[in-house]
Amino acid sequence: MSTIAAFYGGKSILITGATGFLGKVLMEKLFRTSPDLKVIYILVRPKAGQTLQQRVVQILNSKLFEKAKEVCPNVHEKIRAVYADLNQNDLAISKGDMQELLSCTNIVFHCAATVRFNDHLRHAVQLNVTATQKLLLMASQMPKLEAFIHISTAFSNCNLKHIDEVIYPCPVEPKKIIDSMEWLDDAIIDEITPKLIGDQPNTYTYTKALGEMVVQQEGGNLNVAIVRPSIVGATWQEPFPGWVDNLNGPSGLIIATGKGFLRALRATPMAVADVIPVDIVVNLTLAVGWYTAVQRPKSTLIYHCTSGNLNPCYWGKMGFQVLATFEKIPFERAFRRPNADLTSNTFTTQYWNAVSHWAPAIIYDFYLRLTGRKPRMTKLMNRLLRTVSMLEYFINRSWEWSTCNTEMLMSKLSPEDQRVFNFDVRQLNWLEYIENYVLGIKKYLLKEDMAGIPEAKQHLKRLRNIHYLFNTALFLIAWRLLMARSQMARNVWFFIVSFCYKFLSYFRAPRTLKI
Ligand SMILES: CCCCCCCCCCCCCCCCCCCCCCCCCCCCCC(=O)SCCNC(=O)CCNC(=O)[C@H](O)C(C)(C)COP(=O)(O)OP(=O)(O)OC[C@H]1O[C@@H](n2cnc3c(N)ncnc32)[C@H](O)[C@@H]1OP(=O)(O)O
Ligand SMILES: NC(=O)C1=CN([C@@H]2O[C@H](COP(=O)(O)OP(=O)(O)OC[C@H]3O[C@@H](n4cnc5c(N)ncnc54)[C@H](OP(=O)(O)O)[C@@H]3O)[C@@H](O)[C@H]2O)C=CC1
Repeated sequence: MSTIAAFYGGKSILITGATGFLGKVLMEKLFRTSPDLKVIYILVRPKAGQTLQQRVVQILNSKLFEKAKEVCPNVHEKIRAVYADLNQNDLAISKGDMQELLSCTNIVFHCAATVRFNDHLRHAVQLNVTATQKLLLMASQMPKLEAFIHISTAFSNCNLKHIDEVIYPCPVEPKKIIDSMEWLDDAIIDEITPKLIGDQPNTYTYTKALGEMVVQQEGGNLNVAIVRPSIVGATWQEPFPGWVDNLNGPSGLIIATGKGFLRALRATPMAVADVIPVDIVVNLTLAVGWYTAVQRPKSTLIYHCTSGNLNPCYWGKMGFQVLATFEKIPFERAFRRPNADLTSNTFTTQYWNAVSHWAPAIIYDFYLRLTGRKPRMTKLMNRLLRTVSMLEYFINRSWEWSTCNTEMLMSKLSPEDQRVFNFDVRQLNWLEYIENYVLGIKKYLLKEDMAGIPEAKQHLKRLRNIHYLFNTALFLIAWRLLMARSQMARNVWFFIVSFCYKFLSYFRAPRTLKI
């Protein structure tokens, strides 16, 4: 029997961000490995016209939870959705709910965050810093609390090249930032944002760093630990390979490439692609929860959940494998054939943007206009290139993360726990993982049927023929124009034609002689 799984038995667990990518996989694993847990409280807000209950039902009815429901048939009863909005000052939790949470909770997993790079600083501070502070305050009033696990990001200090499992101080105290957000208006915040974030690339990484400082300063008497995952990708093994349900990290760009919209990317092929499967992050998080509660380390331990130093994959290799997978498993109704170049400087990026992105988009929109339809491709391209520019920072650099605490924790696990809560990234085969990732995007994100693969391949063949036809026509038109204007071009043309004629005659002559 797994010690970690047994530890969660009979426990009341509070999860924030349970409706997110990581939160769902965390809940699933808990139900599957510790079906005798007492209750999972999840802080949820209504969204997109759905009530809390409707959101929970939708999550539990998804394919992700099929195995968990076999092991724990009464998951509906063990999950308790609590109305909360972490953007509100009091988190919008009712008094009754608050009392229950305070008196019953044993473990907190704080996953909720805004992960948008371009979020307004006020909103990012509210969610990634202030809400963390409020949750720590709540946690300090929980008499049964055994551990508080905060999910941060390995990129919270991405202004450094080598990152240790420590909390680095921020130039401005989080408390000052929180206070100033209350009285500064949006325009002033916009103006000072670049100065505040300094050498951080965006408000996300900046506020996640502030969030860690808050944990350090205000989690003093609690049993706290921080998990820092790098770029979280689709599941590796559990509950099944390739599960993914949002566009974050590489997923959105893999779709854009597979559908033929993204044909060039400013990326460094030899930069480390520090992707980490979501099930590895979840296994480490649950092991950290157990270790923090049982061993009660004297200080706040930080655990890096990264792949680069133990089993590195590079963006060039990843891109290559993604493209190779599209040969076998193409996406349906592609705009162009998937094929992309990694470019390394601004000039070539501008060139490929003009030739491979804007020109086809403008031509296609022209065609849509001609056929009486609404043009949409240039708008889509604009959005895609804006997204790509936001992600470029992360695909043109490498970082080194030390993983001493994570390795120490692995050594403390029994062989059974190492199997059930496997977070050893050295065992991951990247080629297989990337293939399953692309397949997972097709099935679970794009919801495309595998039966459509022959038709998708046929469509790509048609696109290839159109591409050849288009290039030949373009060449002939350009040549014709050139011939009309230049004696030199005419001379070259006649030379080539007469050369070809002689070449053919040479081969025809012996055959004629034989006859
Ligand atoms: C040796 C040589 C070999 C050569 C080999 C040659 C082969 C070459 C082949 C190359 C091909 C390559 C194939 C692809 C390979 C993969 C490459 C992947 C690179 C991936 C880089 C990922 C880097 C991530 C780094 C993360 C580091 C930090 C870790 C974290 O903690 S972050 C958590 C994750 N966060 C994110 O991923 C970002 C979240 N999103 C945002 O920040 C924003 O949404 C935004 C992307 C900035 C866009 O914001 P906007 O305000 O402009 O708009 P909005 O949010 O409303 O969305 C607009 C529409 O865009 C869609 N969308 C949202 N997110 C993404 C996304 N990540 N990708 C794509 N599209 C996205 C969104 O859905 C909206 O669409 P709509 O609903 O239709 O309007
Ligand atoms: N994805 C990645 O690549 C990485 C993620 N991380 C960290 O992992 C954690 C989880 O990320 P991930 O699951 O990918 O993110 P998601 O965007 O998928 O999920 C975010 C979660 O936070 C919740 N949330 C956001 N705003 C509020 C609010 N105002 N009130 C209540 N809940 C709210 C969301 O709820 P709702 O569904 O209602 O929007 C959702 O459940 C984050 O802390 C992130 O920083 C770290 C490294 C990489």
